[in-house]
Formats: sequence, C-alpha cells, structure tokens
Amino acid sequence: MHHFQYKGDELFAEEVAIKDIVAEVGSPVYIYSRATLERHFKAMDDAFAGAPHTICYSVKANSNLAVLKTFVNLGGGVDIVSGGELYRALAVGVDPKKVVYSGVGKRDDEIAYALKTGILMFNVESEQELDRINEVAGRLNKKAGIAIRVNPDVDPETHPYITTGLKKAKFGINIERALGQYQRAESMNNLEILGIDCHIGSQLTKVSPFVDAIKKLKRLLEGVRDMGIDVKYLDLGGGLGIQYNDEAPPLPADYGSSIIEETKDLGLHLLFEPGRNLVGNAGILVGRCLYTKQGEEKNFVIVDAGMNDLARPALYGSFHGVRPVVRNQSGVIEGDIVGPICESGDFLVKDREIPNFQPGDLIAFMSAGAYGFTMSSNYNSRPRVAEVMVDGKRFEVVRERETLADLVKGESVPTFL
Ligand SMILES: Cc1ncc(COP(=O)(O)O)c(C=O)c1O
Ligand SMILES: N[C@@H](CCCC[NH3+])C(=O)O
Repeated sequence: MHHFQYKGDELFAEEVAIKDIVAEVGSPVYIYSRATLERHFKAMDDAFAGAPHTICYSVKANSNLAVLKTFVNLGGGVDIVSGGELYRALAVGVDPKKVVYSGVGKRDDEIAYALKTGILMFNVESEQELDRINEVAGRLNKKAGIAIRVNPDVDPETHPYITTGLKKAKFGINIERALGQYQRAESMNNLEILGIDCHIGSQLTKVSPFVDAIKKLKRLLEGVRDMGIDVKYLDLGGGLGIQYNDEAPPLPADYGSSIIEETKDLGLHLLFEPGRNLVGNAGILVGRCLYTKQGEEKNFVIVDAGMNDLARPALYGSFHGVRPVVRNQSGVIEGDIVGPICESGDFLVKDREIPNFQPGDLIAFMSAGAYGFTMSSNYNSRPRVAEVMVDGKRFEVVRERETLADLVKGESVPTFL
C-alpha cells in the first residue's frame, strides 16, 4: 500500500491529482509522497524499537533536501559516501553525531570536512584508508571515530551489480584480515575505534543473508573485544529490498525482529543505512507519450523521459511498474517504452504488456524514488527534470527543472579559440 492510488480514473499522489502537478510543473517530473516517506521511516524505526539504534538514511538513494529533511525531522541520521552528501545533510540540519561515512574512495579533503564537522564515524574500507584517516586527523588535531567495514563474504542473492559483500567485491576489508586491522587501528594515535560495519548488497528479498552476515561479524566482535577494544556500534548497512513487481521482500518488522534476536546480547547500539526501502516506493517519475511507432517487429511508445532521467532499466534491466495517469486507454499492446536518447539501451520498459498509450498521455513510472533522480544525468544535453513533494492536498517543487542556461553553467570557450 502506498500513496499513489487511483480516484476514479485519475492517478493521485496523496490528495493531489498527478495531472494537476504536471499542468503546473511540466513533464517529466519526479513526484514524492511525504506521507509514504514518513511511513517507511517509522516502519523501519519501529522495527528496532526493542534495541538501541539509529536509522542513518543512505543519502545516495535520493538526496533531495526535502527528502533528507523529512527523515531528519523524524530523528534520522545519514549514511554518506561523499563530501557532497555531507554538505546536503548538513544543509537540512542533520546531527553530525548521527552521520556515518562509507565508501571506498574517500579523499583527504572529504575526510577533513567530515572531521571538522564532527561526524560519528568513518566506515573504513581499506588498510590504506585507515592510515589516511589517522594522518588527516592528526593534522587537524582531531580523533576520528572509525568502524571497519567488513566484507563477510555472504551472497545476498540479488543483482550482481549491487552485490557488495562477496569476497570478489571492491568493498570493505576481508573478514579474515579485519582483526589485524583492528589491531593496527588500536595502535594509531588519532583514531577511536567505535564499531564494526558491513553492507552486503542492495534489494535483498530475504532476511537470511543479513543473519548470516551477523553471525560472521559476531565471531569478529569476540576477537576485537578479546583485544580489549570497546566497540559500541554495530552498523548493519542497508539493503532491505522493496516490491517493484512480484518480489516479496520481508517487512521491516520481520527484518527487525530477526536482527534483534541475533544481536540482543551484544550490548551494542545498532546502526542501519537503509536507502531504497525508505524512498523507492515513495516516488514516481511521470513522463508524457510523444509518439507511438510500429517497428518491423515491435511496438514502441516514445516518451519524453529517458535513461538520463531514470537509468535503472538501462543499467540493470530493472522493472518499473507503469500506470496511466488518466485511465482512458483502450486495450493493451506489447512493446517497449523508450526515451528520446540516442542509445538502443534507452528504454524504461522492455517487451511488456502495456496500456495502449497515445501521444499526449501521461505515464507514471512507479517505484522510482530510489536511485532515480540521483542517478540522472544531462546526457544528450537534457536538463534534469523537476522534483515535487506532495503533502496531503498540497505540493511544492523541491527542485526546479534545469534550464538551458544551467546546461552550460561553468563552461567557457577558451581565449585561444
Ligand atoms: C554502504 C552502503 N550503505 C547503504 C546502502 C543503501 O542500500 P539500499 O538502498 O539497498 O538500502 C548502500 C547501497 O547499496 C551502501 O553501499
Ligand atoms: N543503484 C542501484 C543500487 C546501488 C546501491 C548502491 N549502494 C539500484 O538502482 O538498484
């Protein structure tokens, strides 16, 4: 259940007809439901009510300030992977002590920015990074809180591109080497060891890989504690999946109870970094049918939104549900919904039964709130689209559509031309 439902033949976002939003803001447009964002956050937060915990929303999934502010208002922290994400989170007043910083390629300036901000901890992803953070912290006369992101080598059984906790992944430090790194960290002057971290992948539809990972981390935790290191936090990353099509991911409550059961005697404060689960089904992308075309072997619906606006189908072959914004189509066809981009990979829907859309019709691409706008680009010199947040009967533009002038912002023709 979410807040994008038909009333009669018109698709609504909460209490607002989507066609009214498009009439004012144009298309394509991303539309987010505040009520859905809040409900998802609370479901996750409530799932861990039985344990000390903080929900550190993973900013990469959707970094719009309005979305961040929604979660910060509910007491959320953030998981960031760049100085840019930190900047965004600070702009909406996140508590620095609820910020964790993940990512395999943290630069010196980003580390320094995070240290000056006073974030809770860095999730360290390599041996060299450990030295680097220690060095930068020393230079700034600060102590850096750290956890080691452990790669527990469990298979999350999700898409290979978003599997991150297998041995062959670039992420984290192999669990067998982690203890040695804790020992090294302990000997460094400018680090404070605070936690153990893992993130095994995204769009998981089972609880068991999480539990498997925790079992492995518990063995490591014992070793770390045996060295006399007092770890306070267990960061279990994000990764809980959502329903795009016919997946049946566990409910946050089930995910929560399994994890609490597995961690209840550890005396640790739990951290979570959910992204997709909070925002995926809280957002849609709306585009308009420009043309239809009967190819030699196929029907095409050509829309004004493309892979530059929503990259997931092109990148992962992902499924996004499709709904007419106004139900007036007669019948269905089989075919592709494609964008205007000059790439054969530019499709939003491939080989599916779809409503018989006609030029002018508005189309909602569902479950687009996560990794939608944040992965969009200006490819083909297309201004990035507007973002709107709905709250009950009202809505506001939370990111303006880019203009043609925005496209060339910062560019110049050199003097020698
Ligand atoms: C370190 C880390 N934390 C959290 C997330 C959020 O993942 P998800 O959107 O699947 O919850 C990711 C992305 O997979 C990640 O790499
Ligand atoms: N971008 C991916 C998820 C990547 C997760 C990154 N931590 C997706 O759309 O499914």
